[in-house]
Amino acid sequence: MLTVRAPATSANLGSGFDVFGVALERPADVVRLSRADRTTIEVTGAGSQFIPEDPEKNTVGAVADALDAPAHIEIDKGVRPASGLGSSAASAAAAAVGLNELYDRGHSREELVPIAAKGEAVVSGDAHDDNVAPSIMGGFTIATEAGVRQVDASIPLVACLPDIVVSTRDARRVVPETARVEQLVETVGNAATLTTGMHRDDPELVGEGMHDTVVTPSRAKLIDGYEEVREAALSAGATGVTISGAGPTVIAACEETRQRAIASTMLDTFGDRGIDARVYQTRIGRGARVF
Ligand SMILES: Nc1ncnc2c1ncn2[C@@H]1O[C@H](COP(=O)(O)OP(=O)(O)O)[C@@H](O)[C@H]1O
Ligand SMILES: N[C@@H](CCOP(=O)(O)O)C(=O)O
Repeated sequence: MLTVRAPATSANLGSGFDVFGVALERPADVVRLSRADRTTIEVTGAGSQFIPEDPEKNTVGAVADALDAPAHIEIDKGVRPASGLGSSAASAAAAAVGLNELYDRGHSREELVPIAAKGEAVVSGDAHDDNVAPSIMGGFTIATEAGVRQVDASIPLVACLPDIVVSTRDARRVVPETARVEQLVETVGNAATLTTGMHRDDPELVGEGMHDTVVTPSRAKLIDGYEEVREAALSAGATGVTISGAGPTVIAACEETRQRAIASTMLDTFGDRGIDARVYQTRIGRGARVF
């Protein structure tokens, strides 16, 4: 038997829709795997009542199939599903890393990314890599057709998850089909600024580069209180605020000294609208670990 801890992730970071992602130090899924003749799945933990144990419907089932590695897989969810924190991807990443080792398949971490992404296709209809890449490789990742580039960044973050459900599938339906050239120019500038900030471990540049006028405004309408929470976090010292993944988590970049104040104002602002929320004071961390 083998145990893998795979971190939650935050995809997009505003200007990097379907490309950027970061691994979070916490929360994480813990997955236990043992060889078997056929794949069976047990799920416990956060939101487990909403997660199918049928291998055809759970992200880890698709990964076991892709690696031709049947197993009994126990998933302890630290990441609630439909959170915008790469919940389905964390399990898929853990399964890819664990089964690769359990069956001695010899794939590199980068080679495991498209394999784990097959799990994502099961739930969102799209095999996007931007959550599985950081969950497997850690740090800040840039996932494109050419492969994954990775930077070992360590930026403090606050992730506030309101008690609202936004499924990735629904949030993909509101993404605009076109953008103006001015928006393209602005997005390139912001994405480049953010990438420079990751290389320098500079929360100011990362926050500035999180600005996005293409995808975020349409998705913000799905999150009650988003604008107020964003404003409150910026007033408390956040260097940038955006939607984490497809939402509803709202994520802020900041200096470490501002984390506590930002966390508290984000919670209070959702609370003022009668919305319960939980908050993670976290930072960019490492990828899946085998125990
Ligand atoms: N191992 C898994 N962990 C979490 N969710 C899963 C898993 N397998 C399938 N799902 C399904 O995926 C959906 C959540 O995925 P998604 O909307 O991408 O969440 P998130 O935004 O947190 O990544 C839910 O419908 C859930 O039932
Ligand atoms: N690029 C995807 C990322 C979805 O992330 P999730 O954590 O919400 O599953 C998107 O924005 O649709």
